[in-house]
Amino acid sequence: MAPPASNSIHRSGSRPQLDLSKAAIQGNSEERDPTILLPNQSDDISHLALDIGGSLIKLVYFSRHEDRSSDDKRKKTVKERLGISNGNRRSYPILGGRLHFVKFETSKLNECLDFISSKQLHRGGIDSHRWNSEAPANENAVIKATGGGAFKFADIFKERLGVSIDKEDEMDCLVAGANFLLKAIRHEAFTHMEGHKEFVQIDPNDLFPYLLVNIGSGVSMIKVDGEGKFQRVSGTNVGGGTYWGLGRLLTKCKSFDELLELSQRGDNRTIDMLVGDIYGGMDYSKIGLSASTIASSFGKAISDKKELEDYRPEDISLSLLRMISYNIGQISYLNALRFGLKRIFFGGFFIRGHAYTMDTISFAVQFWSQGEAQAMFLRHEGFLGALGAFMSNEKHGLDDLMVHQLVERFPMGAPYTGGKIHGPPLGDLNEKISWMEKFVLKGTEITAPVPMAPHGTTGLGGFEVPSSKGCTLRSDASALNVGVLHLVPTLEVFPLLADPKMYEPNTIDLSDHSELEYWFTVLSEHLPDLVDKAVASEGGTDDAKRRGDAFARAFSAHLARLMEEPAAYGKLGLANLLELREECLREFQFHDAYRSIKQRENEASLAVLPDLLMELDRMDEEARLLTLIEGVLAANIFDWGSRACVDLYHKGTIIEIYRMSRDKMQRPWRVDDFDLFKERMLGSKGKKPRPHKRALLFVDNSGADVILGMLPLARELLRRGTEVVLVANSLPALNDVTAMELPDIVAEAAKHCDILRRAAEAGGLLVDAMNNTLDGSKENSSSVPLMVVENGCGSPCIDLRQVSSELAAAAKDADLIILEGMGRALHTNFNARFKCDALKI
Ligand SMILES: CC(C)(COP(=O)(O)O)[C@@H](O)C(=O)NCCC(=O)O
Ligand SMILES: [Mn+2]
Repeated sequence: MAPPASNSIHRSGSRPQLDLSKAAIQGNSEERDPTILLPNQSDDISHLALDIGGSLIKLVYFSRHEDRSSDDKRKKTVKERLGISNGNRRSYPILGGRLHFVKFETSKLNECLDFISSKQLHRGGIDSHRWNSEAPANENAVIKATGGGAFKFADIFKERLGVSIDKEDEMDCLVAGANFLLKAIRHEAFTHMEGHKEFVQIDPNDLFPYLLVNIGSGVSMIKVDGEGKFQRVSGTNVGGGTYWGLGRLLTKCKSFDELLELSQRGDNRTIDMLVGDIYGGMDYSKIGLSASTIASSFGKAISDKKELEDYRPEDISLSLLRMISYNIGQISYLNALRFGLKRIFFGGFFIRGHAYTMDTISFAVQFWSQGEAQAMFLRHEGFLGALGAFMSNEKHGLDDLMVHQLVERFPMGAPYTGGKIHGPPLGDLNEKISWMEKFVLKGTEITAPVPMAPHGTTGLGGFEVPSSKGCTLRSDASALNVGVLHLVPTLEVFPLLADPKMYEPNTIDLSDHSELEYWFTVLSEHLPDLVDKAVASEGGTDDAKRRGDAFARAFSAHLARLMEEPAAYGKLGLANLLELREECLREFQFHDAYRSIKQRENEASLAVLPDLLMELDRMDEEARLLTLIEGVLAANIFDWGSRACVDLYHKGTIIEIYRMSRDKMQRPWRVDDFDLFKERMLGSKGKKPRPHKRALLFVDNSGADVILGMLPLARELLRRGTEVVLVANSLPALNDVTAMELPDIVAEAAKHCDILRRAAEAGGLLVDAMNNTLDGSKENSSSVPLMVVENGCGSPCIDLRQVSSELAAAAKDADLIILEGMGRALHTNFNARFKCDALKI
């Protein structure tokens, strides 16, 4: 199931390889992602790189995935069945890990050194902070670094950390970083016009050529033609350093961010000379200039008899910002024109996710090119150089990764500590919770939004004053747009998607503010109950309560942030929002909030299963098929994510509610293709159709849903000679059943049903769960197999662009897909098209 080569990122032929000789698994080889010891691998695998610029130090570092030990023996059997060899895992889990992005002010180099030291990032070697924390620093440890500071501060790094700096060319790094981001991160680039941010889908095969404008202290303009193929075609000395330097002299601001924040409340018309000032308040429409167009930046300062003190610092800051941003936009456009380039990507920490800066640059490009060229910005704007320096060490194989192997997550620790660090980094969960608790006092700060008010243009090349909401720009705005990048080499694109390029998992458009508001309310209202469940799942201890509070605070902060700026974490879909909640629970070590509810409902449902199966067996084929589908719909009502459903649970026992719901089903349903399905299954006019070879059943909730709904449907398919693969979550999400839990459930169900028993046996599911009652050898079985695979995610929804390699392998021979539940079949995938038959229930 190799992903299409077209998406692949160039791999250098001379790429050094890891020395795998004498590699040994540490601990239990049955573990999910066992740690691999590489005794012969030298300790120089860089997992830290720096870009030390004039004003900021940008740091990119890699940490290995934590061990997620499990005794999931199901995987071994399923792998054999589906023909997944271990070779398929390639270098995983060596490569699997996380990329973190952090920045410091260059003037606070000591803080950066403390951070590196406390996280032991300088010791070199994979996973050094776990194996090696007591070991002395490697004498020959080397850190990749770029930027002027790599030369300037090399001695300090040697002195303080005992490491040498391996200097990488700055332009090489910028280009490598930009290429990587544009190819590997789905929603990296966006346009920003008049306060409106829109993500641009870049086709990795149609990326070049483009103009990269990196606005640091100075500005570089680089024409990029390919991987490692570029030319610095221009630049300007009027850049971020100019804004900060002049701004500091003129306003006495203490930091760049303070200066930027001042501009929010500024009015440049008091300093800039506008066309209207020259033309008596009129537009100069003949040449397309409106009265509000700046004719001369700071032009009013010459004719007035005012001194510096007579100008408001806010106005000075805005005037400077506009002058510099326009100038950069204009020179960029001229260079794009010079080389016939249509796309200009702007990066560098001058931008800092600042809406007005981006609008001004976009406006300049749009105005001068008359809409021919497009200004785009990058979410990781400031980290291009550091990322490129990281990539220059090819040993980690990062340049090989593809879009679907990267998952960006936004843990609380990352945006806030990563954005602005004072003091040591957060070491453990306890420190993180304490840190969260501090925000009880500073609650407004954690939710304070970045002003994104739209700015109006006059339509004639003018540009109104930014309309600030009056609140302050958070100083860590840009850092909040950058999460932690999880590298998961085992993820694959689901091979049965009809058109992966056109696939959009999200059905609902959350850029519609009323939709976002609806979901914000649903999630906020559900929060107290979820916290109760989560705390109870951890024994209701004081520690669990403290974690529960921290989780609620963290998730509320995410919600507030996203309400203010829905695109803050990239393009926002409902799937991301629901997954964010689960990730946030896991961050505070709530691994399965619904554990006891799931167990209780499983037991109750298994108790009534035999009667239900008998009832179904008494029906003729046609009635049974309809009852089975109605049964899936009825059983899916046991959904702890929906208040209306939870309210229903007080109205009777599981089987009563199931029967009541099933009896209420009145066809035609709102979307009703049952007749088509029936014809495909049973045939028409006496013609018996060929059964499907293999069905993938994407199951949803525990309890009644899977046991009374999906298992009877699976049994029907098995009876017809169709292999069945139950596809379940890799990690818990609400009351969803996981792939780990399914074998035991199936084993219990199989005690009451020969069809399930034989199929589970044939699929290797009963080897562990029932080894007392059955011999478990597949050779003894004459049945088609029932198998279980994990889907690769831990969310109520599923994005089929990123699924487990197990599922991708199972899909190879599948010709029927059944997606069940609101999350998987409605909120996501409702519009998904597949290469084979598909049923969405
Ligand atoms: C979170 C869920 C998607 C889970 O549903 P499922 O996939 O289990 O059917 C669903 O519970 C949901 O959409 N809940 C909130 C919507 C509502 O209460 O209307
Ligand atoms: Mn569910």
